[in-house]
Amino acid sequence: MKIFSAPQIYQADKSTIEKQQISSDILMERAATQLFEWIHSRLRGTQVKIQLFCGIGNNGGDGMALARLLLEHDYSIKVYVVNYSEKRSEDFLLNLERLKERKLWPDFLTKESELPEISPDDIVVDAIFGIGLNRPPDAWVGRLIQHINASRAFVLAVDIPSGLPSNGAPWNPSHVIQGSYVLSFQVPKLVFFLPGTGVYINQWELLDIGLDTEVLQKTETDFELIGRPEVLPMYRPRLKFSHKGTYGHSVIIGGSYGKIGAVQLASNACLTVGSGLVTAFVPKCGYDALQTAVPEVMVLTGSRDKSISGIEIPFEPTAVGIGMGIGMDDDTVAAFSAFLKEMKKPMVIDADGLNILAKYPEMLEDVPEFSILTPHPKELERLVGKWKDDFEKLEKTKAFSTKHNAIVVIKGAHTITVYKGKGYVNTTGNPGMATAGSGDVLTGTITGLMSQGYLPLQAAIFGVYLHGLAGDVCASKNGYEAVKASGIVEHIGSAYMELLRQPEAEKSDNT
Ligand SMILES: NC(=O)C1=CN([C@@H]2O[C@H](COP(=O)(O)OP(=O)(O)OC[C@H]3O[C@@H](n4cnc5c(N)ncnc54)[C@H](O)[C@@H]3O)[C@@H](O)[C@H]2O)[C@@H](O)CC1
Ligand SMILES: [K+]
Repeated sequence: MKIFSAPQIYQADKSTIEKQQISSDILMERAATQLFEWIHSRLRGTQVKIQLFCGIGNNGGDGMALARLLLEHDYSIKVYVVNYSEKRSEDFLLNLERLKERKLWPDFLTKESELPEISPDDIVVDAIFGIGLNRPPDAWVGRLIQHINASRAFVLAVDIPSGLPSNGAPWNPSHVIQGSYVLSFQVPKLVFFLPGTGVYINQWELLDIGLDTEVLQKTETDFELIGRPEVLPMYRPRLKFSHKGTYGHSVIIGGSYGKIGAVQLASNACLTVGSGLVTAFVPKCGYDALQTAVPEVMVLTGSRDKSISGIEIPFEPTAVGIGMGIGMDDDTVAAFSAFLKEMKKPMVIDADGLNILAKYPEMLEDVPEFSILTPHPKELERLVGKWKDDFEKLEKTKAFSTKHNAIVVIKGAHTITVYKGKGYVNTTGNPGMATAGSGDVLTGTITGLMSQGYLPLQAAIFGVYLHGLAGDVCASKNGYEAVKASGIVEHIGSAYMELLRQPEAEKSDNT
């Protein structure tokens, strides 16, 4: 699903109005009707007090129109206009009039007004600012937002939580509606998925306001949300007349004394995701452990006991994953550098492999094109430099990806795979996966997909999704705390099955 920027949303609104030959208030009425139906289907007339805080733009207009629909269905409502500017939008004014025609006069809140009483049992509708917010809210509006947050009432935010800009970090973190349930129109907003801004949101849901489908399809966006519908077409089915050679021979290179487990996790994941053959290359100290832990994996060792000082693979690997637990000894760095020069195929580089690249940036020249780098935030910072917020981080990563023609997987709650100017935002995964070794599993997963013929960008996007789904299945059985990296590997098979499962509705249609 595409993630539109605010200007793209305004453009889609405009084109829809032209193509469907409707007036803009019809679009607002659709938005309000969707909001109303969402609320009405849950409350079914329950007399809970609903307090609506409406700004003076179109977000406020949505709130006004919603208030009218709630009033017509006899809900107990209280409407406030948060009068932060005299520049009221036409559709706001229209809906204010419609409300007055029904004998409801909202309270106008200004700098001088007392803060209204809000009980924890009330429902608050936040329609103060939408995607039009482009400067810090006035201090008194900020205080009102803080007051709403402190009320502990259930807050429904219209389109986007007020105080949160759609294209950057908030100016004042306490002047943002927090923990709300966001009902967003038509398309998700990027801020919902970034660590610095996603924290303001409890849950979000999309409401379809009938924007023109052709415009939605044709608009090229910088970000895409990756869910099951996006991932399913990438799946490469296993062929009946195939053999292990069909699915490639992966090589996982890494490990040092005390960190052999990283290679074990990566090679096990690589095998489990479907690589035909897997060979691990480790220092000698890892030999017995690996042969015992994963009998299906073949093991090659270097000449040293505790670290890698030279990498020799006596065959042409189909795919390579390198870096987990490898350390940064001078000899290891030299071996890594020589291997980069030798390899011409894209590979997956993780952990200390990334730290070596950050320390010796000249080595980036030798990284094969289309290689996949899988940094966590600290590793990314070492590669691209510090950033002031998530948006700058993404810009820097895009520039890095373009310069080196590499795919960068920024790991996090919503892992984002960046290739050149585009970011793919993952939707699977859970906080249980913030645990030792889960990155090693991801590296093995992506390597194993590449060995089966997935192109690098697809392998990264599909692998991140599948890895997150395996973590979700694991958490559903064990709870978040007990998710371990080895548990994620164990659930890769269930994740495939979950991905390929025919939805119930389709099944019953066909029978
Ligand atoms: N046709 C459309 O564009 C539709 C828009 N809809 C709603 O319209 C919203 C966008 O509406 P608007 O563009 O009117 O903008 P908002 O309602 O988000 O903001 C109101 C206006 O206040 C001004 N402003 C921005 N920051 C301010 C600040 N800190 N202090 C004071 N004034 C400030 C801006 O000029 C902005 O246009 C969406 O989020 C959505 O809720 C929906 O009705 C669906 C259709
Ligand atoms: K809002």
